[in-house]
Amino acid sequence: MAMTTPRKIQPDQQAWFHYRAGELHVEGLCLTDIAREVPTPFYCYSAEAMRWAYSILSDALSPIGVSICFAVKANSNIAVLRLLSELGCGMDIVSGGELERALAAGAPSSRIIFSGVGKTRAEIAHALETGIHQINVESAAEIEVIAEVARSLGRRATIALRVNPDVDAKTHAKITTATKDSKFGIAIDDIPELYAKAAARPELDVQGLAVHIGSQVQDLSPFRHAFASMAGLVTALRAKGLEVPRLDLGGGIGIAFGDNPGPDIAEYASIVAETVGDLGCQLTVEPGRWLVGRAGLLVTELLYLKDGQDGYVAIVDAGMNDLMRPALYDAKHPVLPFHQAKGAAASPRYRIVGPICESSDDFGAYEGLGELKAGDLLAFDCAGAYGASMASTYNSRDLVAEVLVDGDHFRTIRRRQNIREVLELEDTGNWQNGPAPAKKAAG
Ligand SMILES: Cc1ncc(COP(=O)(O)O)c(C=O)c1O
Ligand SMILES: N[C@@H](CCCC[NH3+])C(=O)O
Repeated sequence: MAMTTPRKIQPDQQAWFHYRAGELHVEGLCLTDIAREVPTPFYCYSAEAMRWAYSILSDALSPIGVSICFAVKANSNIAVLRLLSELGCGMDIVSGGELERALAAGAPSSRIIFSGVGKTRAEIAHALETGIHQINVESAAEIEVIAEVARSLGRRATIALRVNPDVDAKTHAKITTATKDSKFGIAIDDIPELYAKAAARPELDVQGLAVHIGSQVQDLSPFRHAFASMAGLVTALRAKGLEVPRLDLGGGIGIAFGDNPGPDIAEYASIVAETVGDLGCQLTVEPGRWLVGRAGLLVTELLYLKDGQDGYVAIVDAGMNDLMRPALYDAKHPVLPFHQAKGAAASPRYRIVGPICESSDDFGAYEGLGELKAGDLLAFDCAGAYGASMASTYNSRDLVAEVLVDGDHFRTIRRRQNIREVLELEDTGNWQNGPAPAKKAAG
């Protein structure tokens, strides 16, 4: 298993996660003090880290006229959405549930883009009634359904066609979304005919194209290839007399992770400017991880230590149900001990695992954490994106809580969902004598 020493906190992160007198702090608060009030495991976010990420991206992209829509799936907590919306982000959603969240956070519907391969008729209808900015369409069949729903509502649907440009994002296979075999988007060669057909339909207002090549993209060259293909396509469509006023470039910008320094945002902005900057299109990007990934820690307590094959096994109270990324994508989240490790180089090796009854509930092997003992607190870093939003109650565990720190204040922005609330959803009747009399479905 690959090894990581605890990552040195990046210079740009020192403002929010830092050690003061040897104790891990989030902005102005000592994390130990928060953990005294909030039982582990919980996610802890820094508002300032999100503001910092937004300002870096917006400073690079706004001079070239690119607007930013946050990919809600990365972190769908309403307080986080509200913070980003107030900074100026629109929202990129993939379900009716995310639409509800974006609206609850006060995001204007005119700044909401609806992506995703499997939108239902009900979701499409709700999005149209709400008056969202555009629906990114992922198949010829979906075009038909959107047109039907729009006609039945007496509305016109504003759409963009999501293109599959057949570009390998050079990231983990499970978060690669634009190679030929991917389920996402419409093959680039099929776009001209479909675009022309859709543009001729009275129920549809075809505004442009969208692309999203994958997530946690570190090497920027796939973006250059994909955006250059989009530029070629825009030119080809216009040559046929079709209008293409909007271009959505998707998300995917990676973050510094472990030893990887992460892509350079100035270079990303240059690629956008060089490839699609002269088309006269309204440009949008849909970052998720970039805006919130570094802003979150998953805080956990060490429950038990036991001897392992190569060092100790450290069993913590956070599991794969709280942070799925290691089990799903082999992701290795750096670990920050609450007390700064002294003489870290000589400290033992720990394989950190969760309590779930799955062998894949394993966060990886770590060195440099100092001497750990039961009761110690640890934080998995870079857990602000696709952490809480992908958490589940597997093994009938409580759904993880979330806390937001801003300066020297913190707030629980999602309390833990307990087992009683989960059990209330279930029919606890005795089925031995046949099903209970039918009740009206509650949805
Ligand atoms: C259509 C779309 N847009 C945006 C994103 C956000 O991606 P990321 O969090 O990597 O920026 C995703 C997720 O990969 C996506 O599927
Ligand atoms: N869930 C993935 C990112 C993919 C997002 C969906 N397109 C992750 O945690 O890395």
